[in-house]
Amino acid sequence: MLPRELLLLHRTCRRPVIDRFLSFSLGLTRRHAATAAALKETPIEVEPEASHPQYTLSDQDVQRLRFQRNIGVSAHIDSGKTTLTERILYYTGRIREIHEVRGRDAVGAKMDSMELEKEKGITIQSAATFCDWEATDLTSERKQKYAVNIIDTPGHVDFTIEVERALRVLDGAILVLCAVAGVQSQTTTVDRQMRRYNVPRISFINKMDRPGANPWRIVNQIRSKLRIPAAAVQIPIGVEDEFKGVVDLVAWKAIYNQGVKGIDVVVSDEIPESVLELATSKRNELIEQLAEVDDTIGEIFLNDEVPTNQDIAAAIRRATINLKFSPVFMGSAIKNTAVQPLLDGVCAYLPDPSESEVVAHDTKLPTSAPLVPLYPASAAPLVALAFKLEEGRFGQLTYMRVYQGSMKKTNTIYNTRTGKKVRLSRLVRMHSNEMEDIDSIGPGEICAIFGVECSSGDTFTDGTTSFSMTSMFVPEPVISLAIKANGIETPNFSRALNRFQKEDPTFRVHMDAESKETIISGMGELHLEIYVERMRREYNVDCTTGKPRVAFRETITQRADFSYTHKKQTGGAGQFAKIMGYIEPMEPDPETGKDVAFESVVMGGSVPTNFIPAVEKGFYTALEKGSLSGNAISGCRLVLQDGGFHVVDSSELAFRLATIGAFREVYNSAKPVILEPIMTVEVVAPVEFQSAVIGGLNGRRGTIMDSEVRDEEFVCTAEVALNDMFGYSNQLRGSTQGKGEFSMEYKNHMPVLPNLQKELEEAYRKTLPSSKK
Ligand SMILES: Nc1nc2c(ncn2[C@@H]2O[C@H](COP(=O)(O)OP(=O)(O)OP(=O)(O)O)[C@@H](O)[C@H]2O)c(=O)[nH]1
Repeated sequence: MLPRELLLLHRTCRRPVIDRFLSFSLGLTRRHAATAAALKETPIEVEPEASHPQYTLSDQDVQRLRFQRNIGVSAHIDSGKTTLTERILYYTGRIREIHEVRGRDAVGAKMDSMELEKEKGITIQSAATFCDWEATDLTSERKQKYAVNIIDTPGHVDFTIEVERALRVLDGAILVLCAVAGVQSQTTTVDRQMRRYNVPRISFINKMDRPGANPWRIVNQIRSKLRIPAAAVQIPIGVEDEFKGVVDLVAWKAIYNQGVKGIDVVVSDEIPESVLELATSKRNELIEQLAEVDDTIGEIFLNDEVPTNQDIAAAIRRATINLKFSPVFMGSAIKNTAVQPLLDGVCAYLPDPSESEVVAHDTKLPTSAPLVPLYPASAAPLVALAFKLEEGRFGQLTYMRVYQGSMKKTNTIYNTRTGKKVRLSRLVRMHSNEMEDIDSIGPGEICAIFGVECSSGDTFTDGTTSFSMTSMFVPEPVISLAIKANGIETPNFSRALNRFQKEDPTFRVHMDAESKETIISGMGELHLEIYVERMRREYNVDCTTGKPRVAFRETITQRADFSYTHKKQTGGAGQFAKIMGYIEPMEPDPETGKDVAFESVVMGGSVPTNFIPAVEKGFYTALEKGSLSGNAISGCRLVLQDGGFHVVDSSELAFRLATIGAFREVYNSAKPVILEPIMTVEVVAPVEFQSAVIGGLNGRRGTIMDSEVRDEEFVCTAEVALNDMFGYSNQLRGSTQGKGEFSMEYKNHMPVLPNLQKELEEAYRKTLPSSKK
C-alpha cells in the first residue's frame, strides 16, 4: 500500500476501519504498518515485536486464504435463510436433492438436521457446512474456485446466542431480507450483532416472486433503518410471478436460470428493452452511492469520468470490507432464481480471512495489556476458538475456527482457560450433521473435533502461547420456569442440564434455596421448551414444568460504603474478618454484556492476598439473590478498599461470610430497584386493524416507537414489558381475525413501576420463613 493511499484512507475512514486495515497490513508487511502507524493520532497498540514475532504468510497461505470465505446467513425469522442455503448446497454440489423446509417429502432441509427443527420448520442450532464454488467474475469472464464455509443461523430471537456465536467467527455475511416485509425487528438485531463484530455484509432481497415484492423500498429501508449506505448491484427482470432473472449492473449482463432447479446459469450481453432504462438509472445510482464512500470512485465521479466495470467492482469490494457499504442482490430462493450470482458476489465482495482484524489477549499479561494481533500464517503458533459444542452420536463435537497456525490429527492442543491438554484423534469438516474426515486444518478454516472437554468460547493453542480470544456478548435471560423430573430423578436430569449450560450461555440453571426447586432460565418460552423436549428425546428424562415467569432482576442505583466485621467465638477456633469498601452501579460492558465486577484496591496487606478471592466469591454469592424480590442482582461493582484480619481466627470462610454480611447490610442504602425485561414487539397486520392493534399495545402499557403503512399492511413497533405480554398472541388473533402476526425480542432490563415493585416485594416476603421477614 502506497503512503498516499494510506493518507487518503486516514482522511476518509473512521478509526476502526484504519485499525482493521493496519492489522491487515501488519499481518503482511511490518514496513507498511510502520508508515500507517505514523499516520494515526495515537501509537498503534500491539505488542512489541520481540515478544510476539511477525509471521509471514507462505505463498501457499496467501493462495489458500485468498480463495477462502467464511460466511453466515442471517435474517429475520422466515426470510428464507434455510431455503437459500439449501440452494447454495445444491448448486455447489454438496447435496443431490433439494428438500424444502416443512416440505411434502418429509425429509426437511439439509441444514435443519435436528428432529425438532424439521418438525417445527425452524432453525434452532446453527449448522456449519463447507462447499466449493467455482465463481464467475463477469467483469473479466474469469472463473475461480473458492472454498466456502457457511453457517446457517436461526432467525428466532430465542436462539440469538447462536447468531452471536456464528458472527463471532465469520468474516462476512449475507443478510437476507424478504422482498415484501423488508427490514423487520430481527433484521435490526442481526444488524446490531454484525456491527458489534465488524462483519461486512452483502444484502440479499429474497422472495422476489411474492406479490407486492418491491426491492427499491427495501434498499431504502436498508439505508434509512440500518443506516448503512447501500445500492442494488442487480435489478430484477420481471416481477412477482414473472420474475425470471436479474441484470448485473456492474458487468452489465443479464442473468437467467434454466434447466432443472435452475442449475444452468445463462448469461447474456443483451439487456431486455423493458428494463434498460431502469438498469441505466440504477447503475448510475450505484456509482453515486459508491462515490460517497470510496475515494477512487469519488475522484472519477468528480472529474466527470466514467468508471470501468472493474473500477466499480473493486470499489464495492473495498467499501464492503471497510464496513462502509452493502451491495444489494436480489432473487427468489424457492423459485431457484439468481442464487448463483449471489454466490459469485460472496466471493467477489466479502473478505477473505486475512482481511479480518483478529486480536487476542495474552493471559500471561494483565487484562489492561494491549491486545495481540493474530496472523493467519500456518507457521505461526496455533490459536483456535471453540465456538460451538454439540452432543452428537459419537460424543461431544466441538466446532473450531483456526485463527493462526494449523491443527493436525494426533497433535496435542491446550485449552488456555483450563490449562488442560487434548490429543486430536479426529478432525472433520462438517456438512450439517454429516462429516468428512480430514488430516489437517489451516488458518482461516473451520472444522470440528471429537472428544474435547471444553466450554463454548474456549481458546486452544499449541502450548507455546497463552492467548485467549475475547469473549462473546451474552444477553440476560428473560424467562424462567421451575422444572422437575417425573418419577425418581436419575443422574441424566443433571447431566442434561449441565450439558445444555455448557452448550448455551443464555441457558441458566439454579436451585431456589427456599423452594428447593430447580429453575431454568432462558431467552424465551420456545428456548426453554426446546431444552425440555431435548431432555426427553436425548436423555430419556420426562419433566414437568411450572408456569413460565418473567426473569426479574434487581440492581442498585447509588453508591453505598460498608465497613463490616464478621466475628464468631464458639468454643473452638473462632471466625474473624473485617472488610471495608463500597458497592456502586455498573453499566454493562458493550462487548461482553458483563455488568458485575469485583475489584480490590487493598494496600499494605490489611486483607491478606490469599483471602481476597474469598471476598470475591462472597460477593458473587450475595448477587445470587436480592433481598427485595429474591431475584439475581446485576449492574453492580464491589470495590474492596481495606479491612482487617486475625492471625488465628481469619479464614476463607470468615471473609466469604463477612462479604455476604456486608453486602446484605449495605444493600438497602444503595437504593435497590427491581428490573424487568423490556421487549421490542413488531406487529404486522392488515391496515384495517391498525387502531385495534395500537389500542391493544397501549392497553399493555406499550410505548409505540414506529408505525408504518405499506400497501395493504401496516407494521407497528412498540416497546412492552415482557410481563405485560402474556396472552398477547390470543389477543392479537382475536382483534385481527387471525390475520395479525407479531414477533418480539429482548431489548433491555428497566426498573418496574412502583406499584409492581411493591407487589413483587410483598409476594416475595410471603414466601420467606417468618424469621427472615
Ligand atoms: N415465495 C417465496 N417463499 C419463500 C422463498 N424462500 C423461502 N420461502 C418460504 O418462506 C418460508 C420460510 O423459509 P425458511 O427457509 O425456513 O426461512 P428461515 O429464514 O430459514 O426461517 P427460520 O430458520 O425459522 O428463521 C418457507 O415456507 C419457505 O418455503 C422465496 O424465495 N419465495
